[in-house]
Amino acid sequence: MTTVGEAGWQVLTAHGIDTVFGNPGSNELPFLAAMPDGVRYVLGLHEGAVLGMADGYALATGGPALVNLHAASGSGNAMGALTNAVYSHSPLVLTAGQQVRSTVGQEVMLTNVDAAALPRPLVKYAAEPASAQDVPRALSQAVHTALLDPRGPVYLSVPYDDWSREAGPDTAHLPSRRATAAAELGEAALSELAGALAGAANPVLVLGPQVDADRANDHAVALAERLACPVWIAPSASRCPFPTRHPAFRGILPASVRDVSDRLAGHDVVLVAGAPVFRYHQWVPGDLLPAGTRLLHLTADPAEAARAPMGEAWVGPVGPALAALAGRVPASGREPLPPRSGPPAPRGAEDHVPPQQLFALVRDAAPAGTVHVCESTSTIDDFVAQADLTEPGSYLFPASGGLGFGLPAAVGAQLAHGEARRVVALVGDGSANYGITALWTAAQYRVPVVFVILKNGTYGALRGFAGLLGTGETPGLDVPGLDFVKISEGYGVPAVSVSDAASTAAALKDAFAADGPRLVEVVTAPGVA
Ligand SMILES: Cc1ncc(Cn2c(C)c(CCOP(=O)(O)OP(=O)(O)O)sc2=O)c(N)n1
Ligand SMILES: [Ca+2]
Repeated sequence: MTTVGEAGWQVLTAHGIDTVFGNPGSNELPFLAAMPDGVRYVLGLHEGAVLGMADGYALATGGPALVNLHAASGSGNAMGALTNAVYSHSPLVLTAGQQVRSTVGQEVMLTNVDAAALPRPLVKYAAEPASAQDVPRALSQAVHTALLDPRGPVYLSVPYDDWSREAGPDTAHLPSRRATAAAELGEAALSELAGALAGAANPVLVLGPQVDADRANDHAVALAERLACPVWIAPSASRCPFPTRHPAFRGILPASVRDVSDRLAGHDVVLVAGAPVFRYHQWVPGDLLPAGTRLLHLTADPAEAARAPMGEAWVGPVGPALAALAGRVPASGREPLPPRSGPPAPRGAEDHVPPQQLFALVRDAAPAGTVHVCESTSTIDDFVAQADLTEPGSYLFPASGGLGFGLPAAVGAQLAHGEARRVVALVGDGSANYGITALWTAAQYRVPVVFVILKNGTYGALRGFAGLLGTGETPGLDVPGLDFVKISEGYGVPAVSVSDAASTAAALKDAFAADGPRLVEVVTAPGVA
């Protein structure tokens, strides 16, 4: 007899799933008992960290990541991290244990009441199959839904007595099922886009995370060089789709209506590829576009195309479209953009390491191809000013700004990259607390992440917003007295605290040379104990 558990796992492993990120309760034990040899279980101590690790893993591999959570309480703890995964289009397959099928209506202890409603709208698909025999097919639907554009997280709640039931005879069809979407935009769309770009007097590219997720960075470079045009990263960047030292690179667009329009002024054609139009953040009203500017929007997500407040949108795979356009658009005849000067020389200080100096030290200490998982919300522009990112997948940031992403996602990304690429987490002393338990997983599984905590003793980004909003000194802006060395060592990760450039450089050198995780707490503001 084939059980539902055996059939379900056959579906999951047929899609290349070999790792489960989880935190179990009694409802999950029968699913885990059916887990076949060769599948690795990675335990996180809090479901927010579990989800963040799975997100980092999926963003790094591009493939699906399997998550197993405990009923409603576990799923609820993961929801904050889901706000990022849904906007980063992470193909996460969340499974949650449900109480015994016949007792759910009574709402016995550990019942996940109305389970399919719980994670919405943060998932593409959520269900609790109507019978045990439908569980393998529902798992197949979940995986295909997560992987089909626009990719995204899905959620399946399964009563724990289902797994031992006999699977139906039709489950044998499921492991070999494939679902393939259209490979690229149609001829008419590509011709219209190529014509508009070729006819532009002063085009500009605005690139989003989907370009990096599609590993299409080189195609974006080829198109920018054909057009001899500047390139911006779309506001609220969660990935880096373009080399940061390239002559065309201009930085991340500021995340307000007025500032975006100011940066696009003078350009007659704007191609936005692989990003929503736009992920504004600060409310600074202005014209959505400068007068006379035509915005062309290329996205894999119909919802992004439909909800944009301006421009003309085309829906299709972003990477292949950029490759096709780079091959179609003729050389513009404009002078190539001149090489940019190197990063600014960062200022130093006696009793702390200012952020740009720290980022320069990290750049100089990190091996080629290092992945930077960032979550220090007041220092993003400082990082970009100093960074030298060239390869796809080199930068990850929480796609909805939901904090608690940085430390866990760094662990997940390092698990994905293995020895091929090192991962450094650059996380603020505020953000670190939301996903702090990931340090335990890094220690237990010897995941060699370099964790750098930027200690300024405050919620720096909120202080910035207080200035913008004129709210003055509100409560809840400072986070004094945190000792990340003691916290880190309490979770099993060796740590050191530094407050000058020389000690920081030495600590980073040691950390990147270590064969296990290391944490470096860096004092980045004056007067911080
Ligand atoms: C889960 C969660 N809680 C609270 C916030 C609000 N928040 C908070 C609390 C920020 C401050 C983060 O401080 P930090 O120390 O990590 O970094 P900076 O000091 O560089 O801003 S930025 C921000 O949007 C959030 N985005 N996500
Ligand atoms: Ca801070």
